[in-house]
Amino acid sequence: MTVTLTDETDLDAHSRPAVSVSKVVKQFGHGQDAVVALDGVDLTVTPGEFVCLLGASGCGKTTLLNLLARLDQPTSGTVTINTSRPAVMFQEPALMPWLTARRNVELPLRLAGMRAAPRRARASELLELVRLGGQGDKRPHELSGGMRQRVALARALASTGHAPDGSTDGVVPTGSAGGGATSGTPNGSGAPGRAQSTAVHRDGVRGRRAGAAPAGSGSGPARPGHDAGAAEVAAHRLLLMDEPFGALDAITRDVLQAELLRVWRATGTSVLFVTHDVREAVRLAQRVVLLSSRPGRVVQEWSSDGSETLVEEITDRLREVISSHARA
Ligand SMILES: Nc1ncnc2c1ncn2[C@@H]1O[C@H](COP(=O)(O)OP(=O)(O)OP(=O)(O)O)[C@@H](O)[C@H]1O
Repeated sequence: MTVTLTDETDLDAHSRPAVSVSKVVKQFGHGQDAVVALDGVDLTVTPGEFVCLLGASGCGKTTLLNLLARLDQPTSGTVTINTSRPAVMFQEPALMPWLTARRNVELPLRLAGMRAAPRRARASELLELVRLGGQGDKRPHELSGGMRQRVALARALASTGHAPDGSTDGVVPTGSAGGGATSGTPNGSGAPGRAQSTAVHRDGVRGRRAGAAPAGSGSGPARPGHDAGAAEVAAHRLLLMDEPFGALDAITRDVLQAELLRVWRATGTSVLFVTHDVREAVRLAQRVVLLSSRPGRVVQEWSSDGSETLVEEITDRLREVISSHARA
């Protein structure tokens, strides 16, 4: 298995996708016990784009996110990230219980080697951004579930500060950040490679391609309205979210969805958000990508206009995908 830096570092980061997944296959195990979780997935996320990945349970959403986060490697195909090291947010906030909210947010900055004064200033800024400015000295057990997820969001944003060109968002580069490509076999040495599959069928995006729209323009539920300076840095950032609001009650979830959109608009970070919930996907995303039931591959994608009609259309398609899998 090889991990190589992208050879496109001389190109303008804005002209390249934040994420590019090409013909990715992921197989767990071998022989009779083999599970093919992903089979020929192609996906791109443009800088600053908000994409929701939707699919039935077990279709490989988390597997794909893990590949993007470099927690695992593809069996074959290529995963290219042209951003700083992606930040990952899960259903559980996974905060350090002995640290205050502020210290939790500071942690990735400390690990990146940032000095104390700018680290504290950055943590304060991020806590303000998630509306927890007055709660920085509290420990996780003193916060509600929704507040803990906000701390996790601030911490995730703190850990996306590296830019691939070596510039920083107040963070001292450690040399480990990075844009790069992870390739599966044939170059790799991991699980035996299945033949690379090109069996990706897309019915096509309805309307304009959401990711192609300039920030702050177009229709849809939300568009980033960040300033040019913020956009310059944020174009290098990537946030991977795996059902981050799945464990919250409906009201808190609703509030946090709005908060996430506000933070996304303010920072212009590229977001890939995994959910089971069609309504959540349509509300949040510029583009909704539907994966087939296992093995996962992209079956259809929609440019989101945030409408109830679209929720119904995607729900119908999801039902079709699930029932055709059940019949197979
Ligand atoms: N480490 C592993 N070893 C073996 N099989 C695995 C492993 N990780 C995932 N799988 C299998 O790969 C398939 C895809 O799993 P994954 O967790 O990516 O699905 P998912 O779409 O995120 O599911 P859910 O929506 O229920 O969280 C499942 O059949 C799962 O059992």
